[in-house]
Amino acid sequence: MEKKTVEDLISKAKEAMDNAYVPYSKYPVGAALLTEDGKVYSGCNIENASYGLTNCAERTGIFKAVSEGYRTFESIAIICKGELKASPCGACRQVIAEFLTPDSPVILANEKGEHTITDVKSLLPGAFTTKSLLGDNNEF
Ligand SMILES: O=c1ccn([C@H]2C[C@H](O)[C@@H](CO)O2)c(=O)[nH]1
Ligand SMILES: [Zn+2]
Repeated sequence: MEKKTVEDLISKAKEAMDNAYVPYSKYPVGAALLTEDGKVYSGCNIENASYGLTNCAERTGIFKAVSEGYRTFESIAIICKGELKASPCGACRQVIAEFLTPDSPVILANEKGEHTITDVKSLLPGAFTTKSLLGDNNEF
C-alpha cells in the first residue's frame, strides 16, 4: 500500500477514536475504511450500560458505509489507545471477512505512531463467507 494512503487511513481512524463512547472500558478504538472509489468511512466503539450491546469501532465504520450503499472495501485501519497495536475481536473479523477480500490489507496501529499491516485471510483463516453457502470454499 502507498505510504500516504496508510498514514491517511490511520489519521482518520484516530479522529474517530477521539469520538469513542467508552465510559465502561475506557478503551477507545477507531477504524477507517477505504472504499473502491476512494472515500473514507470511519467509526468508533460505542458502549452501553447493557455491556453486550457495545458496538466495536470496526463494525460501526463498516455499517455506516454499507448503509450508504457500499459493499466492498479496499482496506481498513484500526487504532486503539495505548502502546499495544489494535487487534479486532472475533465478531469484527467475521464482519471484515464479509466486506473485504481475503487479500485486503488490514492496518493495525497504536498511539505511538507504529503500525503493522496484515490481511483479512491472516486474521480469519477459512472464514465462513457467502462462498461457503454456495459450497465453494475448500480452503480446508
Ligand atoms: O477491535 C476492537 C476490540 C475492542 N473494541 C471495543 C469494544 C469495547 O468498547 C472495548 C473493550 O472491549 O473495545 C473495539 O471497538 N474494537
Ligand atoms: Zn469487534
